[in-house]
Amino acid sequence: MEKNIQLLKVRSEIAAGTRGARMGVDALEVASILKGSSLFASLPSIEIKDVNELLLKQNKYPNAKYIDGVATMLERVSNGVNSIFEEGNFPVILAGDHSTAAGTICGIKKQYPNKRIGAIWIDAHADLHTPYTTPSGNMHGMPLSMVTDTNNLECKVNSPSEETIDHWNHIKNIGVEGAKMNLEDIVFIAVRDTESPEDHLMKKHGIRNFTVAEVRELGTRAIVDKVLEKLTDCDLIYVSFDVDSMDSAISAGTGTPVPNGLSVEEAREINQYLVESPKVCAWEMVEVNPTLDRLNTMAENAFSILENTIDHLHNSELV
Ligand SMILES: NC(=[NH2+])NCCC[C@H](N)C(=O)O
Repeated sequence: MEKNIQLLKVRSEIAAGTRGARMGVDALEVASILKGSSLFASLPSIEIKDVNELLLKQNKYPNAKYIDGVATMLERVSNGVNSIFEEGNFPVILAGDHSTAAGTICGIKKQYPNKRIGAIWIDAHADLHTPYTTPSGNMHGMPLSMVTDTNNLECKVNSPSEETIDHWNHIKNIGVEGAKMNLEDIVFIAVRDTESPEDHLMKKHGIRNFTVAEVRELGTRAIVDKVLEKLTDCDLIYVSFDVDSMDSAISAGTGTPVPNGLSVEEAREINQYLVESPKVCAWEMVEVNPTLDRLNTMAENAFSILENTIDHLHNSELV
């Protein structure tokens, strides 16, 4: 049966440390137009209203910047994803900073409260910080803690304000109350820039990271088989593709680029093989930032991956 894909466009950038990720969706659309593709015209889409105007004001929460706005965005994204499921469609989310991926997971859990959800996080970063451990205060480094009800107090280095903690606790109850998934049901691909509080959680919960070296040694097909094998006990799988999983030499067009990443071809194949799994229930691409780029290179590469992923989603079976 064919999947009815619906796009969710999220132009939020309040949780990134650099400005410009709000334009990622537009940069992808520009890449599409220049390529002569009809992808954006052919798929129905919903736009989530952003709160980027908060950036014009002073941030009040040093350990969780603009956390009040992040909570608003997560509610909106959760409801948006949920409404796509309600219509019987498959959500493909195009977002700015990676924090809103927590909202996606909240929306999945709201729709499927009794299903066990796994997440495949293709990223240079583990995004497992909390207001208690973050080195930057940037909340795009925290989505996986938001959805797993993690504080990681064992590694506490910051003392967030009471108001920050109130917002943090509120965020953890969006969609449904408490954890949407287990830390054990996360699998990383290409993570290579972590801090020690994140390493601690990965070790404690046995979170597997398939490194770029392993991708090269075993090949993309074998890696995808191993990733899916790790999540055999999960009923549904969400794939989150941060473009900074790709090598920083490919383009400067993302907020936190890291060397020694995936090639465009490797990223394309990994996403293609992943979405062929019938358990995959949502796919997301984040962190394209054309203001840091030259000649829209990142968006052009990212668009080629988006196009290919959507082609293969159309061909895969529904659960
Ligand atoms: N989604 C991202 N680009 N995350 C980058 C996080 C970087 C760093 N670990 C931090 O917390 O500040």
